Amino acid sequence: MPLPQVCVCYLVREHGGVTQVLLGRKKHGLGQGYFVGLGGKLEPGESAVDAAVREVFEESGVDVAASDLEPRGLLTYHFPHREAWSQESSVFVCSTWTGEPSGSDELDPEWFAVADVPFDEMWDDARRWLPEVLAGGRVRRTFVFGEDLATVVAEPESVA
Ligand SMILES: CNc1ncnc2c1ncn2[C@@H]1O[C@H](COP(=O)(O)OP(=O)(O)OP(=O)(O)O)[C@@H](O)[C@H]1O
Repeated sequence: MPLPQVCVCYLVREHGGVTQVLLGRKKHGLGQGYFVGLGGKLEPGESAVDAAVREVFEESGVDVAASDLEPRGLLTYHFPHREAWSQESSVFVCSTWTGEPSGSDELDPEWFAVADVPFDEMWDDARRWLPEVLAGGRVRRTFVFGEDLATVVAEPESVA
């Protein structure tokens, strides 16, 4: 069975000589309370790019063009103790948009300097790959979460 597909998009800007990324504390659902990028589930038949455009708008009110989304890779999350949480996330970065980010039912977005990303209040995997993505890189990683549903316990090369 293919894993459910989700997407995440990090809006980045230069502000006062500092590179910043837009994050928000998730108000409900999977990962409630964690700081996350904008994103969510792909709808049936929807591409990851189209889902990212839609989710960015739904969650922050900002308009991004599909052509301005930079594909930065794919992350696979396995939860052997809660299979329903296993999913695969397409990662995008975007530095061009229209409008000012504002709050939504999903999260209230805040800008963080890339040097001050609150990894202690994010999913455990984020510290392992997000710095690379924010530095301009691409990622293809797989993370296995433990019984506590919060801690990365393995990072295999690939999981069938
Ligand atoms: C396990 N380690 C993880 N580390 C970092 N980020 C994680 C994550 N697991 C899920 N994510 C992100 O969470 C969003 C999907 O969440 P999910 O609840 O499935 O969808 P969400 O309810 O937000 O969207 P809809 O309400 O369907 O639009 C999506 O951006 C995805 O990249």
